[in-house]
Amino acid sequence: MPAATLDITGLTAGYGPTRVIEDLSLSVPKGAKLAVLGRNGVGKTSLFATLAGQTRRFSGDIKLDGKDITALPSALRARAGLGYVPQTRDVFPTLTVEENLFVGLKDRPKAALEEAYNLFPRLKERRRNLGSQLSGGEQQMLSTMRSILGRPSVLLLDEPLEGLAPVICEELMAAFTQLAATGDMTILLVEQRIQTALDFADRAIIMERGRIVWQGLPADLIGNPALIEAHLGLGLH
Ligand SMILES: Nc1ncnc2c1ncn2[C@@H]1O[C@H](COP(=O)(O)OP(=O)(O)OP(=O)(O)O)[C@@H](O)[C@H]1O
Repeated sequence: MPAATLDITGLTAGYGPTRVIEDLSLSVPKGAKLAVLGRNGVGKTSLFATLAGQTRRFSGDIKLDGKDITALPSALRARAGLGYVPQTRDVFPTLTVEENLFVGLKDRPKAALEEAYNLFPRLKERRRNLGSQLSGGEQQMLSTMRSILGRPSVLLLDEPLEGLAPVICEELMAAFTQLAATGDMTILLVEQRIQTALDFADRAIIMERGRIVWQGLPADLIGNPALIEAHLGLGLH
């Protein structure tokens, strides 16, 4: 599946009676790399979970390449091209690496696993290890790869670097950059390390209390420390 545009219009969503995404609209062009920034608790994860169909939606719609996916349950959104790699790292602990990847393969031939191994050779070395025996970084690679095997046209990466050693972070970011360079995916990245996110991205949004309060180019943000201080509360890091 080639990269798709993502269009969100007037999205309001939350949990039970609580609304945490408020009338949010956003257009992400085909093949873009979007950094989703914001302080803790502003709704970044909830936005991704809403796109993936895992929260309560009150109003608004979501389109992939113009096709309305709002009414689809999670599994069908994935089939329509939405790949979601949650912050929790979705790894089956009692399955081996290869068995975990089989789940992501769905009806694709087994040979497609080589794609996974090319991007993350470390996973090939560990293919007979159980999910529970992997390091945090390896679990992140596996979780990401499972999603990518489904060939999503839009990929949502929620804090993939959280808690990982710098050398593993670099390895992961290099893999994401390589993926983006294929032009086959539109990528949305939530990342607390602003500089890392902006080095990767070609556009950025800042969220506050469930809304987008700024959007623009990474260079505009890097060149504006007052803006970073006002919305993110920290300098570049
Ligand atoms: N499952 C849930 N049930 C109820 N409220 C939730 C749930 N998950 C998140 N929230 C609330 O929704 C709001 C947004 O949280 P969310 O995790 O989306 O923010 P975030 O920007 O991703 O934060 P962080 O950077 O800390 O991951 C918070 O007030 C949070 O307490």
